[in-house]
Amino acid sequence: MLPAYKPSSIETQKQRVGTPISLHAYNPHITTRQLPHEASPQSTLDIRTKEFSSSLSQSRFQPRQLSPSLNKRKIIDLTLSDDDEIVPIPRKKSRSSSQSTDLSAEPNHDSRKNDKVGVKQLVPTLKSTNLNGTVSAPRRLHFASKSTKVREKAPVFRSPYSQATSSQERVSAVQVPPLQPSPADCRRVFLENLSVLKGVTVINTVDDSSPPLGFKFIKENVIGKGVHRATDEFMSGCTCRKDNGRQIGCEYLVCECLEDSATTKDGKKMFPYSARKIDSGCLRPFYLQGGFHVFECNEKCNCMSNCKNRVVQHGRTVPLEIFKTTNRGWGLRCKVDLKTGQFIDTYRGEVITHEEAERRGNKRHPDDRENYFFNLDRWEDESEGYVCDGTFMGGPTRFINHSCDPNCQQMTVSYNHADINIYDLAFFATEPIPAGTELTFDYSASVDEEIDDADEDVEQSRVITEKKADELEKKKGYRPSRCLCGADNCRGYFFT
Ligand SMILES: C[S@@+](CC[C@H](N)C(=O)[O-])C[C@H]1O[C@@H](n2cnc3c(N)ncnc32)[C@H](O)[C@@H]1O
Repeated sequence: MLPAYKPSSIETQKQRVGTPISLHAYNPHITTRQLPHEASPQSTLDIRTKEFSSSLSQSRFQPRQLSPSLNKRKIIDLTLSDDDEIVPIPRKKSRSSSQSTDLSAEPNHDSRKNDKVGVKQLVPTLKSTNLNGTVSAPRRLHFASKSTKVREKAPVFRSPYSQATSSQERVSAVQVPPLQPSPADCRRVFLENLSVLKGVTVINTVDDSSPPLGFKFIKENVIGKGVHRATDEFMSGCTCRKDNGRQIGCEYLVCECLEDSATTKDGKKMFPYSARKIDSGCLRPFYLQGGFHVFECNEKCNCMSNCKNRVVQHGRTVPLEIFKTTNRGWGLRCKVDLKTGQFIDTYRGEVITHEEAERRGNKRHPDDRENYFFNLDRWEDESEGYVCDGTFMGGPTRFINHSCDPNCQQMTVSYNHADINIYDLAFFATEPIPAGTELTFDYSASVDEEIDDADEDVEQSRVITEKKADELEKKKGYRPSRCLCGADNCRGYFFT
């Protein structure tokens, strides 16, 4: 059944945006507060696809740390004599952690030489799994490189006698480490995946890890099973004059697209975007401060595509950079200065039903605290709206971290007014942001229920102490995440 268009007045607008769903809603088993990227700063990979792991085991990729003789000899004799002393093979030093890695740059000559075996075999396999949208496994699997935990757990042991050259003296290996792509392989695959987006780069000046490979970059939302879209016939547009020869556009007319938008105290409809030269296209403070839903003009409108009421639908125009933070995994920043109210980018993902979100939530690993679900419940109760899941498919905004003193805000924006439940989640700057500053928003802005549940003191101050987090964990079975935003007004914890 097609969804009926529901006219709504400002009174019916929920004063919240589609901020992240608390993961505990879908996974009541979460009890730990591990931050996966921080848990093992050395761990280089974060790969979530089963296909990837199984295709890796099929490939004959041999980790480089194995000796050439082990590479050649598929059968390893494990005989040890009583005199044999078992010692671990000394591990090669990993690259200096202070070394900067520009992930867009080609690897240097040496590393290319080293990666030869892995790259040739891995890239085609990854293309046919990760990059074709068949990413399916929500569990994060850790494939460690030579300097990581798994390697430590599964070392290759060698008898000191095996150093001798005689073939009678045996090479002894008790365990072969799991197969693993190198950081350079991951970088290459990640960049290939990222190349579908224009104007987004990635850089790591902290260590030599690459961003997770277990998701696909997409430009538009992917509509999931059971999600209904309004067809074209339900779409309507404004009748504003096409001829804006005298620079008269929707911003100066009573544009019908604003019919359901917020009104000022004296009942006026406010145009969402500034038409002034100085901050043209920036969201006006009325919307930004009020968190009101934005109704843009659309293709059914009589106005032109350069109408001042079309901003988010044109997509990202500023260059963004995914970068490694020192303590919160990956983050996002803009390479140019941003003005207050400037549109940055939309949150992209799969639009799924609540049943599907619940199913996915239940399948998650209990330790997995990363949450990429956003409720699309601006107009409906949580049970009726949809969910935007950026776990397996998404855009660069999935890397925006939480801050208790954020510089961005997420707004809800529609241009197909008939599709009231499917709208964009758009990020705007709430203050002038100098180029290179990390972009952040407040994850807890819409999870007041959880904060309320925590305690009355928390409700007032919104600060969660360690003790309160413990209480909340006991009472509710989930624990908020420890916040590392570093803001003076940091609340201590945030909800994911
Ligand atoms: C939507 S992801 C943001 C991108 C993430 N940093 C990454 O590398 O993919 C949310 C996760 O980032 C981390 N994170 C974000 N903000 C944080 C903060 N203020 N303090 C600690 N961890 C944070 C947490 O692990 C959280 O679950």
